[in-house]
Amino acid sequence: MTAEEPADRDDDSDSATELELDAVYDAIDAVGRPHLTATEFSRKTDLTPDEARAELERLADDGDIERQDVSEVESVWYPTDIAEVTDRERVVLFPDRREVVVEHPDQFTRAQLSQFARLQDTNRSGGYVYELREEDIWAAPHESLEDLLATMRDVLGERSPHLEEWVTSQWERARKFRLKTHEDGYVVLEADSDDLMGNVARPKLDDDHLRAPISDSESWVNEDATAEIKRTLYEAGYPVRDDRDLETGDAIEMDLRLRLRDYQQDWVERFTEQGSGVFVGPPGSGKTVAAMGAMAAISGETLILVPSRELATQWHDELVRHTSLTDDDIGEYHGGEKSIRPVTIATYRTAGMDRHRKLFDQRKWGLIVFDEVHHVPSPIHRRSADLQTKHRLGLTATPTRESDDEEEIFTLIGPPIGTDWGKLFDEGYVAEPEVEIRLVPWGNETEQSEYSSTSGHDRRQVAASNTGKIDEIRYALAENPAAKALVFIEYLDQGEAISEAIDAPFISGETPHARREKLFDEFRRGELNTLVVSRVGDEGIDLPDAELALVASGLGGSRRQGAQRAGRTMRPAGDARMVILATRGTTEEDFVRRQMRHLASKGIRVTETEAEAVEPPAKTE
Ligand SMILES: Nc1ncnc2c1ncn2[C@@H]1O[C@H](COP(=O)(O)OP(=O)(O)OP(=O)(O)O)[C@@H](O)[C@H]1O
Repeated sequence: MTAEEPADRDDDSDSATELELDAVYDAIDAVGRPHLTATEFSRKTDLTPDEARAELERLADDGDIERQDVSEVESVWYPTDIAEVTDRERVVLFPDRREVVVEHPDQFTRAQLSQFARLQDTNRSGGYVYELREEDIWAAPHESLEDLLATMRDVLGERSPHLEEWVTSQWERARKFRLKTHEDGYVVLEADSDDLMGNVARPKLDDDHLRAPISDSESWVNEDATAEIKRTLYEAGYPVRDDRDLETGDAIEMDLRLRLRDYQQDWVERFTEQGSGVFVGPPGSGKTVAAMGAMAAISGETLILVPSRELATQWHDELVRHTSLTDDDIGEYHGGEKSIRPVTIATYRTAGMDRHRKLFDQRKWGLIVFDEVHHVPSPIHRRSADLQTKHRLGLTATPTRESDDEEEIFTLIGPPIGTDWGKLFDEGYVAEPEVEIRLVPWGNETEQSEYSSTSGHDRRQVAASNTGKIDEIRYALAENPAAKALVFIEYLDQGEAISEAIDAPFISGETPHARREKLFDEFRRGELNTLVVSRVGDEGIDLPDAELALVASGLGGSRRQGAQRAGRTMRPAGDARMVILATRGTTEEDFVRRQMRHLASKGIRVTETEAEAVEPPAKTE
């Protein structure tokens, strides 16, 4: 009897191992990839992330599964049997163009590549095109150049001396200047050589930036000018490392009540590892929630900067809903209310004003969150980038790469942290919107001849304001009678005309704040089905249930706006559609197509149709 007991236990533990291995296979099936992370495993089982990790480690010790470290903090796991059979992925390097094209990349490869390259596009055959840019090497999270080169060789599978030479020079370039705190408490800029200080830094920076030389390679720095110094040297091709001893400030107790999704967990881990960064993801992809995860991970007093008062209130509500923070922990600081608490949400505008910013400077922030971070570079917002903090986190839905301010954002705040959009759509976290370009004929001949006889901006305005679009809007709304719809416009006259024609309220910059909030509230609650919105509706205001976005005009300006407007319909709420109206045969038509090509490259379906409301006028010979 007694001898049987241990034997039984052995049997049990063998079958337990088998059960767990089965669970790994099941989870792998569910994930749809040949490997998984511990977080994924925990999500597919009843285990907590820690239990899941321990379980995977045990199986790995037994040799049933294998582990590969993706970074210092992240690992992927795969059953030993699977290891040999799945390798459909192909990585091709173009060293001269500094490009890598990957067919069927798996998550591991993507995670590796994202450490030193940027996803630029997908090619026709579904391959991913990565590009290595200077700033990607500057921002690589590796401890040493050898580590970086090892990751590169590992993922590329081949060595290119030419590319490695370039990577080495960029790596070194990013280590020429650093900001540090002197033991007496003031800030010092230190150059790698006397020559760099004498011939690069000092000529480019003036007395406002550098107070006095300390040695040939060191200068005493004006603390309020650190952001400006970083920007100036970055523009000269020398990113500055920031090794200042910044105080984390008082600790806060904060727990997140939601479980982060895998990719959010990954963002937070990358952020805490780097100390700064910008979460880049489509609207609705959970950047705000991930930022709360980052706050919980840092657990220091936090300042959140937002572009508008509406957003401040939303942040406040979301923090109370999703974290253990209470109203007493959270202050708001803007035109309407002014209180500073351990977690404070302020508008960029107010925080940047001289008479207020001292208050923010006095407090030691462990973390500053810059929401809608593409706002930071404009002069008024820029000032907030100087605020002292140990950690900086930006949030943006703007994937555009060629905007002038992008580099600046990544210099002032930190390197981009993201997941490619296609993957977020594939996994169903963000509903993929359908974007349709509808070509609309002229409403009347007078407009058409006005278009022919004007030029420049006037010409663009005539095409944008084409009254033919009003019929088309009526038609589109009638097609989708139950859909909550937003009509976006650029010109006030046009907004008023459309608002009258479809009998829907019009919100513009001139609409008083209280009325704006009331209308958006009614829309949110479903009491109002349609709103006409000028640029003001573009950013910062959450319209979670818009199912149809009709862009009558105002896609212009930048790709950023295009992406943001598309984003308004990209809510996880479900079926979302964006219809962009363009006057047929005008420059608007080409313009809209160009704007949308960018979204198409992000994996969004873009189609083009002729307007259905009005038959195109018969061609006269
Ligand atoms: N881990 C999660 N678990 C459950 N729900 C989540 C999670 N992450 C995000 N959500 C939900 O998804 C929605 C969008 O999230 P969030 O507001 O964080 O996105 P966002 O990227 O910040 O959007 P925007 O760019 O518009 O500010 C919200 O309703 C949020 O509660």
